[in-house]
Amino acid sequence: MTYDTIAVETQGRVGLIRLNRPEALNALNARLIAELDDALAKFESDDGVGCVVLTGSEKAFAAGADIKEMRDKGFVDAFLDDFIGRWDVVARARKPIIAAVSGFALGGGCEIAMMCDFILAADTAVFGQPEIKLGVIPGAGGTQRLTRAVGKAKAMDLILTGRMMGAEEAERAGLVARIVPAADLLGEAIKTAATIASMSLPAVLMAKEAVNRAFESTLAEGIRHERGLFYSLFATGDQKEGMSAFVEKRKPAFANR
Ligand SMILES: CC(C)=CC(=O)SCCNC(=O)CCNC(=O)[C@H](O)C(C)(C)COP(=O)(O)OP(=O)(O)OC[C@H]1O[C@@H](n2cnc3c(N)ncnc32)[C@H](O)[C@@H]1OP(=O)(O)O
Repeated sequence: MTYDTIAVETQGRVGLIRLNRPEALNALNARLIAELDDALAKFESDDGVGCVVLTGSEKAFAAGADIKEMRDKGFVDAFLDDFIGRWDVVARARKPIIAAVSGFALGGGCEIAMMCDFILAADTAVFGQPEIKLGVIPGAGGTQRLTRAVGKAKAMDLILTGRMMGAEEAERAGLVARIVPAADLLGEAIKTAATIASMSLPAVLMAKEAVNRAFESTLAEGIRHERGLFYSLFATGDQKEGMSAFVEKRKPAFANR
């Protein structure tokens, strides 16, 4: 597939996807989502990639679903086509994805960022779910993921008023893992992704799976799941390598097996 609306590259073991529709502030249209789906699927099946960074431009991570594309849809078109269902590709990825957010992350842009495993924000980042101003509500998980991230009070405030919040408020609220100066954002995201990609891939995938289970299960079930994954890692060579490297005071060389 040739990419018109995203740019894709690898840097070492890091897969980098840049949303690239500057004329529309990276508004998420069907073409962009299809390309994102394709690029993520390739990184998922590429043994040389251990972590992915998803980013936009300095001005916008993404200003939401493409309003011009959505405006004329009727209920039956939207329901039968289930166009938002295709966005789940980001949430379904097994490899970790870091959202590197600069500028606007609004509506579907905020929702895509929240589907990633964590958000690194530039000090210029602005988050919001302004769908209410368009006569609709968030449709790509915003009412659920934002509420889990920031709690009911702030989620209601943001979703019912459609107001935007800056990076500092987003970090205080727990939406954002870390804020970095805008000029350093991509470098820091790639460095963080490279660190993750240097770990044992089975351990990374299981860590991601275990953390995500915390949102879908009781504490007791989550802990049982974690324990099973933890013991299963003792079947990997990487567990022997990681622990031997510690004892022998050297850097581990993981084989991802
Ligand atoms: C996922 C689901 C279910 C829903 C959604 O995501 S609904 C969309 C939610 N997002 C929004 O409502 C944000 C819409 N955009 C804005 O409010 C503004 O563009 C802004 C505040 C992000 C930036 O304002 P600014 O004045 O700096 O820039 P503009 O002139 O407004 O935009 C530049 C250029 O981009 C087009 N644009 C921006 N956002 C979208 C969008 N979401 N869909 C389609 N096109 C978008 C904007 O129309 C303009 O292009 P033109 O000059 O050609 O009209």
